[in-house]
Amino acid sequence: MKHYPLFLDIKNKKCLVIGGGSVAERKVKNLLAYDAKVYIISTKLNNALQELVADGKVCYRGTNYHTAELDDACLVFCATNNHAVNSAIAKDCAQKNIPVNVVDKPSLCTFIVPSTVVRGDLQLAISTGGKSPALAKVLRKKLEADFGPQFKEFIDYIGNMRNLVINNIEDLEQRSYILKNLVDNLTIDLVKQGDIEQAKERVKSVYYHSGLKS
Ligand SMILES: C[C@@]1(CC(=O)O)c2cc3[nH]c(cc4nc(cc5[nH]c(cc(n2)[C@H]1CCC(=O)O)[C@@](C)(CC(=O)O)[C@@H]5CCC(=O)O)C(CC(=O)O)=C4CCC(=O)O)c(CCC(=O)O)c3CC(=O)O
Ligand SMILES: NC(=O)C1=CN([C@@H]2O[C@H](COP(=O)(O)OP(=O)(O)OC[C@H]3O[C@@H](n4cnc5c(N)ncnc54)[C@H](O)[C@@H]3O)[C@@H](O)[C@H]2O)C=CC1
Repeated sequence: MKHYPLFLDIKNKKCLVIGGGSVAERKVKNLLAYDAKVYIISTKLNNALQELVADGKVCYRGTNYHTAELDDACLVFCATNNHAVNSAIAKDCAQKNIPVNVVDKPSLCTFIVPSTVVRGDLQLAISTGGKSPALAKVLRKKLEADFGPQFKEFIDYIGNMRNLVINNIEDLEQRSYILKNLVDNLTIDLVKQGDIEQAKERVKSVYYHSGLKS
């Protein structure tokens, strides 16, 4: 285990992808989902990437990589099918301290991309440390089935409820008690079953009744 897990804000940040095949496409689409400014360099672009360029969603920087392309990059993805090219760019990134992902050589990655389940602000990220991306994908599908789309609404509700508690309960001990008890397994099970209203009622009751110690 060598990679530290974190969630990064890449909105409007330059992210450079070298390569234009299906792996580059997956990385690009994921970056766009988080509002990054995506730049691509590749000898060829597949159809999906050509469309993204034509629609102005990503900036195509041509076929040739130069170190100057790394300027201001927040993340770099070496996603060509040419190992020598990927490794050379990774070396440049290492020298400039720019986080780099090398799709064909986990040992050269300073960051790796997890498999994710996204339910609004609730995100579950799975990594196998590169040992089995296929397993990460299988687990992602299992978790997607377990944590349905309704969790988006629920996480927003819990977030609002937490703010309510923070804004209205001055006693720090009481506040902490309520916050720690806002959700339990039974509530999560209700959300999983799609019974959001009942789940919300349980959360509310922690705030209005059981949490309020005298
Ligand atoms: C190290 C890492 C670096 C990185 O890319 O970030 C890496 C490396 C490599 N992947 C390879 C293969 C495959 N990768 C996938 C899929 C995904 N790969 C992703 C991440 C990662 N892949 C990082 C580690 C993540 C971790 O485990 O912690 C996911 C999670 C995220 C994403 O890419 O967006 C995404 C699933 C998203 C989803 O659907 O949920 C599939 C499955 C499929 O395509 O159906 C296969 C084929 C099956 C297999 O090999 O297991 C190969 C061999 C290439 C070759 O054979 O030449 C290498 C290189 C090597 O291992 O040497
Ligand atoms: N990390 C991951 O999740 C996975 C990684 N892989 C690895 O990723 C590599 C790429 O896979 P695909 O996208 O399917 O390959 P692909 O063959 O579809 O695309 C390769 C792309 O690299 C570009 N390219 C080649 N040489 C270049 C250069 N010198 N400069 C700029 N661009 C160049 C090509 O024009 C092409 O667009 C594979 O070789 C494989 O080892 C494969 C599956 C999953």
